Amino acid sequence: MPVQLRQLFAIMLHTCDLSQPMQVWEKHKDSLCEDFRHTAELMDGPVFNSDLIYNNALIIIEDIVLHMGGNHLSFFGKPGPQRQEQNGFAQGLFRDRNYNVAELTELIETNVPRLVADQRYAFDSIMSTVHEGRGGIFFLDAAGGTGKTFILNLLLARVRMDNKIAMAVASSGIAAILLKGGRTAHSTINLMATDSPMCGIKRGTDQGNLLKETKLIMWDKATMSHKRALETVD
Ligand SMILES: Nc1ncnc2c1ncn2[C@@H]1O[C@H](COP(=O)(O)OP(=O)(O)OP(=O)(O)O)[C@@H](O)[C@H]1O
Repeated sequence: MPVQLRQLFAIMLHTCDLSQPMQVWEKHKDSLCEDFRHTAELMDGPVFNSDLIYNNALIIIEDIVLHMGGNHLSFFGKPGPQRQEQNGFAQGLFRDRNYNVAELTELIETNVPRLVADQRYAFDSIMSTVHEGRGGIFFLDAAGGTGKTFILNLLLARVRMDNKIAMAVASSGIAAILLKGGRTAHSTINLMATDSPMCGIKRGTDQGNLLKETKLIMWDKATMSHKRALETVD
């Protein structure tokens, strides 16, 4: 529920032109951070740092707004969240693991049995490669409307259910919103000019470390991208 509340608040910030957005935050911040507080209580007991929790929630909310093409939170009349460069890797992990495992489990239990034979074959082949850490590249192609995005979202959910990182990217913003937690390939992988098979992510940086932690990169509508972009990821 807090995950959805944060998404709702971010959508309201971006689209509803709230007259006093930070009053909404102040009034509801505990509900918006309920899951973080629960985790902090488990880790640190009753004495935990509320400011850190609020800050982490604001970072996630700001990321959602930015992802939708909106402004930093400072635009809404409040000092933005503190982002510590050295903590970027942890923040990235925090965001990419910010999923409700119970919901993901339910999604998997409900929908995997519904897969038809070809879908099941694709799902099982990809998941066994991920589980065994064998590495590989799969190209999933089928006629329009036959359930490709359906499988992609189940694969993402199955990896995230184990608290592992599955990166969902798409060649266009519209395609990205059909994937759970999807972002554009261009911004996520920091692709450079099309004639160069290079990305702007450097070894040892937060983004680089995050990429190393990633178990699955899902790229929807990959064939819409330049071949150099695909070579970059390879
Ligand atoms: N095994 C399934 N059981 C139930 N519903 C399914 C199944 N496979 C696909 N669907 C449903 O069929 C519809 C079309 O699926 P989806 O959008 O995944 O197709 P697609 O191949 O990605 O389409 P496109 O090529 O247009 O992007 C969706 O509503 C999806 O939920």
